[in-house]
Amino acid sequence: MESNGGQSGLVIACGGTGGHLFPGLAVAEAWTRRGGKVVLLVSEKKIDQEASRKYSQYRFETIPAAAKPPTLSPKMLPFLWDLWRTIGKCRGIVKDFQADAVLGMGGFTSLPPVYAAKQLGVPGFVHDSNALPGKANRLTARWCREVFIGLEAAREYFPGSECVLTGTPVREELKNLPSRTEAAAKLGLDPAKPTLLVMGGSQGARKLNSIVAEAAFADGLQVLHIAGPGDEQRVIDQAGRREGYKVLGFCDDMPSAYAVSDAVVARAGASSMTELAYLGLPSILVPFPFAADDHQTFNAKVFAEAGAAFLEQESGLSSAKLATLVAEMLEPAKRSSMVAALEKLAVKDAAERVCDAILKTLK
Ligand SMILES: CC(=O)N[C@H]1[C@@H](OP(=O)(O)OP(=O)(O)OC[C@H]2O[C@@H](n3ccc(=O)[nH]c3=O)[C@H](O)[C@@H]2O)O[C@H](CO)[C@@H](O)[C@@H]1O
Repeated sequence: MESNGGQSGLVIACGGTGGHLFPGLAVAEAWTRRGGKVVLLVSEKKIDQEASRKYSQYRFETIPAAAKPPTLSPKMLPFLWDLWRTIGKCRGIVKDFQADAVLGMGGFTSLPPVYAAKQLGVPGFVHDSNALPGKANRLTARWCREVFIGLEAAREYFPGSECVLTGTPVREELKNLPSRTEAAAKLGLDPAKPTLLVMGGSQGARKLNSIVAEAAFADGLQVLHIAGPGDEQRVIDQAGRREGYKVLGFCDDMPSAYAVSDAVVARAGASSMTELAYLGLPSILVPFPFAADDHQTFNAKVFAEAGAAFLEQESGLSSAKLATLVAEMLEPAKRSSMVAALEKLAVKDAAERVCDAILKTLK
């Protein structure tokens, strides 16, 4: 095996949500740039299947992805049976691909492949992008050579593991944004106007959508509102087809969305936040209230305490308060202090750090 990764095979388990998928794709880009080969394990979900068509240069395999039911639930037995069969399927993939390493990007889709790797004696790794790591990753970590973390705050949750701070990988297309004019033309917006991007994570955000759609923003502010699949028409109706208010369902052109924006209202999903840091976009972070163990609040606190974002809980947020905070975030002095704080939080070479750390242990 070559020290730069040439021809080494990496299995990357990254299905389930955008927050696992996109950093996994970013690692695939970095690994193949070094001459290595990858297999991406994803779920049956639409977002994963669409990615497998868009990134058709990579080999994708679909594996079942069921979240763990409560321990005493009658669903537990079928869950364990499916998990066992999925581990068997993953063992087949890892063997057939002659993988040199297996990397899980988090969630329950990571557990079976990393466990299969352990059974086969292939080095396993897991990446966690959150400040408060998920249960699946904490369990999976015990079978890994090293645990990669996106934020320093996560380290304490992996007491028995070798932890490496890598940051969370950002996909290549976000590193080369189109010009503001080009992006605005694609999205039907005016490049000369200040623009607020609203995004509810890859899974949308009904209540947050309503708070934004009813806000009376300062004159001249444009809004690009990604409402999430399923909520697009409702938000269009609610925002009243205002001029300069553009609503999308899912956005498959995030580079243009970011290129035209000056500030953001977002959920506190780790990948979105990583991208905001990478691109220097100040934000109001509104954690998804039903996220496991309220982990999005932990994520948002890291940025809020650094002065890189405002943290607002959805329950206490009104449309009037949101409009005031957006105006504050766009004031030049506030904006530049937030941008400076974001710069300190950004890890620009996260995908490279992940590849380096894996290769180091393979030597
Ligand atoms: C509800 C929930 O529990 N979400 C979790 C999920 O991520 P979830 O996918 O909800 O959110 P993230 O912010 O991590 O990722 C969203 C990703 O989707 C992309 N995007 C978003 C909207 C869109 O229209 N188009 C598009 O491409 C964003 O650019 C970003 O890359 O896993 C993350 C990583 O463990 C967690 O931090 C999140 O808290």
